[in-house]
This record gives sequence, C-alpha cells and structure tokens, in this order.
Amino acid sequence: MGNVIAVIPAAGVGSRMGTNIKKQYLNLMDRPVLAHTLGVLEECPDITGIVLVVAPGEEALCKKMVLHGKEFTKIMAVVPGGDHRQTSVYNGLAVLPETTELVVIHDGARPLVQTGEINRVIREARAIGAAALAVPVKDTVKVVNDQGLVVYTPPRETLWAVQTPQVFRYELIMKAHRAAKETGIFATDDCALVEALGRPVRLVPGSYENIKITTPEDLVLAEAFLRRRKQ
Ligand SMILES: Nc1ccn([C@@H]2O[C@H](COP(=O)(O)OP(=O)(O)OP(=O)(O)O)[C@@H](O)[C@H]2O)c(=O)n1
Ligand SMILES: C[C@](O)(CO)[C@H](O)COP(=O)(O)O
Repeated sequence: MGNVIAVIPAAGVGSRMGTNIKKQYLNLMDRPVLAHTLGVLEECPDITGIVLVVAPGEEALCKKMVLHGKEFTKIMAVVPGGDHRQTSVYNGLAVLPETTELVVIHDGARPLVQTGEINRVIREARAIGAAALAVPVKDTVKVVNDQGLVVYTPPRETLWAVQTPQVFRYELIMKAHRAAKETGIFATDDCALVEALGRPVRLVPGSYENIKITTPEDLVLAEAFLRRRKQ
C-alpha cells in the first residue's frame, strides 16, 4: 500500500459565518476549528502526510494561530488556495508526489470527524476508487423554481447529505479535476467531478456529528458534541 495524503482546503472566506476572524481560525473550546481538524488527521495512522491549503498571503497567520508548536508533524506543505473550494483543492492536489496512492480530501471546517470514519472511507476508496462519508437526509427536500414554487419532491430514501472526507485514488481525482478545469465544471464537492467522468462513487454511512462549521449556530452544536465526547 502506498502513501495516503490528506488535502485540507481551509482557504475560504466564511461569508455565511459573518465574523471578522475567518471561521477556521475561530476558537472551538480550547483551540481553533482548524487545529481540531488537523489534530484528528494527525492521529489517523493511515494518513502519511497532510497538505494544507490556506488563503493566499495567510500562511503566516495560519502558522501563528494553528501551526505553532510541534503538534502537527505530518504537514508536508502549506499552499495558497483559490477563489473557489474546487480551485483550492486542485492547488493542493497539484503538489502531491506521483507516488501518492490515495488522497483524503477533508474540509478544514469539519473538526468533528473521527478516525474510524476516515478509515472506513479509505477502505472503500481503495476498493473502488472513490468514496465519501454521508448521512441520510432527515428533512423532506423540495426542488423549487426561481419563483419559489415547488417543482417536485424527491423521495427522501434516495437522498444523502454528503460530507468529507472524500477519498480517491490519486490518478482518478487528478483526471477528474483536470477534466473539470477544461470543461469549466464547478461543483461544491469533489465526488461530483468523479461522477461527471461516469465513474462510481461509494457513500459510506457517517455521523450526524460530522458537521461543517458554516453558520454561527454550528459552533454551539460543535461545542456540545465535543463536551459530550469528553464526558
Ligand atoms: N475558495 C475556497 C472556499 C472554501 N474553501 C474551504 O472549503 C471548505 C468548505 O467550504 P465552506 O464551508 O463553504 O467555506 P467558506 O467558503 O469559507 O464559507 P462560505 O461559503 O460561507 O463563504 C472550508 O474548509 C473552506 O475553508 C477553500 O479552501 N477555498
Ligand atoms: C464538500 C462539502 O463539505 C460537502 O458537504 C461541501 O460541499 C463544501 O462546501 P459548501 O460550500 O458548503 O458546499
């Protein structure tokens, strides 16, 4: 088995959080959101290296707020991101060694992922090439038109909310990102780019705790989950 490298996009602006400090640098209990995320990946035995993607010019800030000390020994590179999450991920993928077997793409803003979940996704990706954590959607979802009128109601049992990590064979995810770049496809997750190639993607049941810190109430929830884990 070859290298399994994590690419962590953490270059977003956090517009939905609306705070002066970007959400990845906000404190969640004792340390920044991004430090929690990196801490889980650091502890994951299957992951051999980490490439962190931060906003251009924010490398020093990230070092000061998150990467000080000697906690994160697996960080191979800190690279500048782009205007979209997809571009940030691509910039991370572009610096990986050719010897990389699998890439674990995980949002810097998902600090509550657990080692066992990451391992399960890695196992599936090794078997079929592409896999992601996901949870069944709890609400009934409506598809609407631009006037807010309901067009249809997809059956809930077919709907899953996809999370990260999303794990891929290195050559497959590079092919998918390059093809998306050429055709101008922009997607909100990396699986969609592999789907666009017509290749299979396996969803691995995850946890409702693996939330993405997106709006202010997510920090309250995340803190509650962390406190419960410490009990
Ligand atoms: N240009 C971007 C946009 C997003 N991300 C990262 O992708 C992850 C998921 O994105 P999201 O939660 O949407 O973060 P933001 O784009 O920062 O948030 P918002 O959409 O509210 O502005 C985050 O870790 C974020 O930092 C990134 O690396 N580069
Ligand atoms: C990749 C992702 O985490 C899947 O839920 C998500 O799509 C990333 O960011 P978004 O901007 O909130 O869609």
